[in-house]
Amino acid sequence: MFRIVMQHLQNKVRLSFFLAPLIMLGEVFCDLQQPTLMSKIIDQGLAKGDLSFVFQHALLMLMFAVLGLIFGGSCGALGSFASLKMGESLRSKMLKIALDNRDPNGLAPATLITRTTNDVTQMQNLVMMVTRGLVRSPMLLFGGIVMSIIVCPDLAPILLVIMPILVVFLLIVVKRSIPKYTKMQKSVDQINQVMRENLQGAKTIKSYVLENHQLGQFSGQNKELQKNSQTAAMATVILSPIIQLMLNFGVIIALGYGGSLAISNTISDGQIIAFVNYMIQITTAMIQTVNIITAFSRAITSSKRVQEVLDEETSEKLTAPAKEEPAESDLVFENVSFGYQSSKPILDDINFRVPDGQWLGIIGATGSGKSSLINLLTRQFDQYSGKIKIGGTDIQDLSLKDAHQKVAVAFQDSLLFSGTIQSNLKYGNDKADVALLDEATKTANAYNFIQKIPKKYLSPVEQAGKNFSGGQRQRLNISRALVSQADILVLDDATSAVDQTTNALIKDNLEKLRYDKTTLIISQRVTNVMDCQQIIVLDDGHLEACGTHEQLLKESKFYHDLVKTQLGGGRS
Ligand SMILES: Nc1ncnc2c1ncn2[C@@H]1O[C@H](COP(=O)(O)OP(=O)(O)OP(=O)(O)O)[C@@H](O)[C@H]1O
Repeated sequence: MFRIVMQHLQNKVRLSFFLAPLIMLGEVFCDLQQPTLMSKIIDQGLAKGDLSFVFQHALLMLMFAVLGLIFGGSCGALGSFASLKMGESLRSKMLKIALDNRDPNGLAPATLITRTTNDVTQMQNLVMMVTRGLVRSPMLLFGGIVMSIIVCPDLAPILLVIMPILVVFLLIVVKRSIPKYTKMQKSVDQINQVMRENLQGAKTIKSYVLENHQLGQFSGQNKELQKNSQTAAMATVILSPIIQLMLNFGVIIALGYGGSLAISNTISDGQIIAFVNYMIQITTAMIQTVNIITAFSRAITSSKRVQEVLDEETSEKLTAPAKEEPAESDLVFENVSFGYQSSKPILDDINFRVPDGQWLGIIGATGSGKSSLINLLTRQFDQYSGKIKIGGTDIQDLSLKDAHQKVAVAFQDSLLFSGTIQSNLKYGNDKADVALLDEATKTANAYNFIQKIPKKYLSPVEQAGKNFSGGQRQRLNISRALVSQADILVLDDATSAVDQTTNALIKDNLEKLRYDKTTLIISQRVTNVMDCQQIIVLDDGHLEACGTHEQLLKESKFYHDLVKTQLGGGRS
């Protein structure tokens, strides 16, 4: 945990983190002066009727109070600065890892959200508490004990009995509380997961009139969270009252025993009052220590969960020697095999070559592995065997940036982001000018509907593009892929939601624009792939056949049947 915190406290922030506790020493020093000054006022001022002594020492008390306030305020400001900056840096790092993470068995989005929000907040709370309390509480505790022994050694044995009992008690409670906080954080994950699914699937839930069912399920998860939170809180809630009770016993004994010593003139009234005051300071410091220990328990749990996200960074092939982006765009799959789970192969020994500038059609039954093929080409996942080469270079030897710049993909369900049409279109090429936007949107048959919207390219796009129809979203996606001007274009079922006529128009436009550029078309429609120079047929992860439309009609039963079903006796 300490390592994660330190890695995310840089320069000025790290200075603030270490400076704050030092400043806090000043506040502790000021606080510890108060009971001694009070004792002096009683024993040497009031008892002897020396008003000027009383006045001078009251002024000293005031001065230490003001100084304590200044030290405390400065420490608080530096602590919250360090805590906020640490949180910001850690969240950015985790988001980057989550975006880069292409491990198929990686953490689910719901738990990533809880870890970047809730768990980082726990660690921030700890940083805040450490800067203020980690020095203050032990120092006040230690200082209080030392001062009370100095001021009134006769009553010191009371503390020597109480303190060891309390420390053992504290350790037992903290040890028991850590697994309970882990369980609580897991419940928060589950709530996030259910919430996310419900929000994403709101339309489906409504259409099946399942609102009450979903609410019931959500309420069940909430009850689980409530139960786990209560168990975790109960594990530590016992600490404060026990500490209060033990130290109140101490005060009673101090007053009773101290009173009898005062009668026999062994100790003075001022000494008893100072001792009792130090005991109150010790109580406060103990309770603060308990709060810090509770925050520690929670932060230890959270830091382990944060570390699991940070560990995912190692799954990225960072050490690969980056080669120059190849000029050529011929594409080769050599003995490629892949499975999302190692036990279940999805692609099995795939081999094909697309010469530079040619078009490849990919066709196959649903679930046959077409999109998985593209996931590998776009380096969503690197854990495959065999080689994928572009222009003779293994794509794993390219930097991720170069690999992504070389290949643009329009998926069936690519997301639009909230912003404007223009900001979405320029997502992969922020230097694109209006002429390029026009060319791309005309090719994807999106130009006309964009021009009909009052603000045209500057029209707003709501979250996930929900203010556009499915077909419009797909046309904007294709436009976005074209605007990026990547050498290789992949359309993965990218026109599945547009009507036949529009689909044919887009196909014609693309053929004109990219007739000599490497283009991969995945589609369930034979008409979309039949003119490609080469078509591959996937069957349950195997490359069943490869060739031109005419060759496949003879060689692939699947293709032959598909053509028959979709085109009847048409083009053969
Ligand atoms: N992220 C994933 N994790 C685990 N399994 C996955 C994942 N994505 C796809 N699969 C599985 O891989 C197999 C191939 O899926 P893929 O999406 O590549 O098929 P597809 O041919 O593109 O299908 P469709 O035409 O329906 O889009 C399916 O069995 C699917 O369940």
